[in-house]
Amino acid sequence: MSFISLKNITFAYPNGHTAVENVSMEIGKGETVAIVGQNGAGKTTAVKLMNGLLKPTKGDVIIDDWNTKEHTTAQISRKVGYVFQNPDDQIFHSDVYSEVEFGPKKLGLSVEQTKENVMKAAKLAGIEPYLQENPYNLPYSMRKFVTMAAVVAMDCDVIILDEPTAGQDMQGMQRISSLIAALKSEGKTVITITHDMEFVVQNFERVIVMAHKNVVADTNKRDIFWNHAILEESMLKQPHISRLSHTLGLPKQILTIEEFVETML
Ligand SMILES: Nc1ncnc2c1ncn2[C@@H]1O[C@H](COP(=O)(O)OP(=O)(O)OP(=O)(O)O)[C@@H](O)[C@H]1O
Repeated sequence: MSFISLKNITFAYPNGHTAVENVSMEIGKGETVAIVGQNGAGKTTAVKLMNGLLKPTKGDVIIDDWNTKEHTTAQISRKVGYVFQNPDDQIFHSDVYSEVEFGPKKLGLSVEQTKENVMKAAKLAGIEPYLQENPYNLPYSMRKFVTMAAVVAMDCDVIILDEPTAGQDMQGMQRISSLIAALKSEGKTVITITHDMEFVVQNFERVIVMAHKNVVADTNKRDIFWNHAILEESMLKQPHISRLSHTLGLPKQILTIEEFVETML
């Protein structure tokens, strides 16, 4: 059963620009989904429709059994949390603890529960040492973890990460993977928008490809990354190891280094 349902959604920004047109998608509880596609394909617009930051011009967005048109963004954010692409669009407190505490406090959680959520989220995001810091004293890559912790602390059913790996080094990438694994193990739905195909292969099963304001493919990662027609249409590249396997003419649809090594042995 789906938890998030976009039914024939069209959305036009106030300047009249239509960003998504007749888009439908269903995402179930506990799924991990990557949304990929070229710049301007409509990915961020689609996820902002999921947490009520935007309301559809046409069609309906149903979250659990709520139509987003009938609820405020604050109400919907109890169910769907969105981590902005740019942390500086999200952060507005002068210390990290207050930033992470804001969401659960706003939800009306008790003082004890709020503290518990903040500490758990801070640990998962690896920002415990910085709780008293001004977020703007931290590098961009760490500010992204502050914003992830702020959303995780709200304990929503769905967490949307918009370009989480941008600006991250290897250690940051590993931390994001661990965070996703932890959320997954708690039964949360995790949705990401990303341009990083290696990150998709490592952390997600289902891939939704967007192009020309719509969904052009929605299936498992192997079927996406070995469908050259879809990749070409959406101007996406195969993961590096798949590209190498393709160039070498290997018979298997390889996605990982482990699979590559196994095939070559
Ligand atoms: N506030 C806005 N007002 C007008 N047009 C906008 C606004 N925000 C986005 N758009 C336009 O809507 C289209 C879809 O944008 P969106 O951000 O959803 O795409 P995206 O696939 O997430 O791209 P990216 O990968 O660059 O984030 C683009 O053409 C974009 O320029």
